[in-house]
Amino acid sequence: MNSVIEVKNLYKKYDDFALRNISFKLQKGKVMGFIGPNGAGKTTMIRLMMNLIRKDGGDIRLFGYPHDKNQKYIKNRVGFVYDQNFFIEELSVKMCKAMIAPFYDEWDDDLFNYYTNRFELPLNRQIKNLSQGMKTKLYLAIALSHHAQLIIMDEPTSGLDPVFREELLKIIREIVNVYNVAIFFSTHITADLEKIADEITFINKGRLIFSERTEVIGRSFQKVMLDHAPFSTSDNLLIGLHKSGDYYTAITNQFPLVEAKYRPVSFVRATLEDIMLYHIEEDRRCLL
Ligand SMILES: Nc1ncnc2c1ncn2[C@@H]1O[C@H](COP(=O)(O)OP(=O)(O)OP(=O)(O)O)[C@@H](O)[C@H]1O
Repeated sequence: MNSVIEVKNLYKKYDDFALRNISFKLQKGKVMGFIGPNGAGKTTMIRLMMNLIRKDGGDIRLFGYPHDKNQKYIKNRVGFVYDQNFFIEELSVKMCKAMIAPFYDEWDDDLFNYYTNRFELPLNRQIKNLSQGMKTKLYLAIALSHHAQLIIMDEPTSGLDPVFREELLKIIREIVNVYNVAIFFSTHITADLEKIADEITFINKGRLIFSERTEVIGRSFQKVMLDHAPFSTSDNLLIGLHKSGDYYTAITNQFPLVEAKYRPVSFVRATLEDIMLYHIEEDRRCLL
């Protein structure tokens, strides 16, 4: 099956930061959560995909085409939901629509009316008077009205209250089910992703930690607690090992080996947040 997004060995260098060797794929009808702490390189990755900045190496393909060629084809099929405002603040929602619609070959006014109604977006309200949540809904209504097949969202839930976050996640799942679109969703709120993401791509300090199906990640990682300091950690079985109260805790994706070597070991299923935090801890420890 053709990938909607295919990123291979991507490289981008800034003075003090580099995205290195980033590779992942996203298929139609799937939601990918793109996670990493502040400064990991998430926005840089999204800007590269959207062709807003230039890569220094590697390959990005959208719908099978190099992302910086076939621009009209790609722009028609990609919807972008950003956490900052792209619109002229003085315009009303209706005026915004009138400006944007002609840029898309398959603009559908009936769908726009349906979604603005469904999302309770007041057509005559100026953009500057919309809440952050309403702006996010407007971006989504626009993406859906031009029949985007890929929706890229940069931190869409940051700055939203929990009730609206929940509603947005429901809308995302519905869009995927009804239109079979692919959604690429960057966030550092991992709890959101456990509910809706089919796949997770995790980066830290510009490096890919993993890109994997959520259910596989859920099955692979355990959080372990030892009541004694491990005699050696050179086997790399324990990720992010540190002392917490009376215990040493870490995560592992090789639990049978850890149990055989370090017993007695207690364990619980690692959440996505654990997996992210312990990998960050491991990176920090390796730098010491
Ligand atoms: N135009 C630029 N010039 C130089 N460095 C940059 C530029 N844009 C981003 N960076 C650096 O790249 C790194 C990654 O930034 P980026 O915004 O991609 O991270 P992020 O994962 O999106 O973080 P956050 O969650 O805080 O938004 C940071 O160290 C940032 O300072």
